[in-house]
Amino acid sequence: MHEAKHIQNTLETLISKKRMLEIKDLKKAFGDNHVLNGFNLILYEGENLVIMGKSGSGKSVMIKCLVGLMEPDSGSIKIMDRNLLALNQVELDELRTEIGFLFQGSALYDSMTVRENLEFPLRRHTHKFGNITDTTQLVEEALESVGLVHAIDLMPAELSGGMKRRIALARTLILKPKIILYDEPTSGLDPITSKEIIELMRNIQKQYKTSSLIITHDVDCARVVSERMILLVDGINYAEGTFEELKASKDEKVKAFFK
Ligand SMILES: Nc1ncnc2c1ncn2[C@@H]1O[C@H](COP(=O)(O)OP(=O)(O)OP(=O)(O)O)[C@@H](O)[C@H]1O
Repeated sequence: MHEAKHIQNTLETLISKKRMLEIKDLKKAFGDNHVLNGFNLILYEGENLVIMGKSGSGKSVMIKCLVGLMEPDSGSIKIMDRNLLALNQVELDELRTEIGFLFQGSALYDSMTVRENLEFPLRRHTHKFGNITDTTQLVEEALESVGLVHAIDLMPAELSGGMKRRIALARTLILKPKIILYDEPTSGLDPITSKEIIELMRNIQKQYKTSSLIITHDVDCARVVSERMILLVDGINYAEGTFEELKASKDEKVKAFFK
């Protein structure tokens, strides 16, 4: 057992909260490459949980298992008390509307305006929203939360990198997800734009009462957005705790993240 693991005082405040997502003993290997060796994670309601791991540590593999794009060798994944690996395609599609994704590649459709990009998920998920004839209010509300109502009629080519990421986030928010998965939300952005995105993530957590899993290399992002962090090392949840708790660790593998 590593010293930073199972930090008591953090857990005590979280233990009574609802579990939005739970990964137990997840294993995945590619031939001899044992990427996940029994990874565990609990995301509690309302929290921002940051996962840090160095390049190649298996963060993307974990996310792919989580969204049903990859099948783990063993282990279980529960999302809002539903066993992900036992769901059929229809059930999986329904569950996906409860989960928002902001991935590095979550590109906008270049041939559509911002408004059309935001309308797109509403039309795809009619089982959640029905056939909405007037989407304007929902589109404006989502754009408002990312501070970009004025961009409603622009084309993606007219947006900066930071604006595109905000619009991609608005497109996720329009479905009112309970859980948001962020994969490297600040990658490729300059420091000022990164800061704006980080602030926005905090605001969204408050406004939409979402629970978020955030994968990042960005120590600043982790410090500002996380209630709790998990360090993924050697395929396991090597260390868990608040940013300050982990930063104070004497464990060499933990210290390496904060250099
Ligand atoms: N489909 C696949 N087939 C074979 N090996 C794979 C496959 N997907 C991932 N891997 C291997 O799994 C390991 C973990 O990869 P993964 O992409 O999850 O890392 P990561 O932590 O997301 O890295 P980064 O921060 O660089 O994105 C790597 O060794 C990678 O080569």
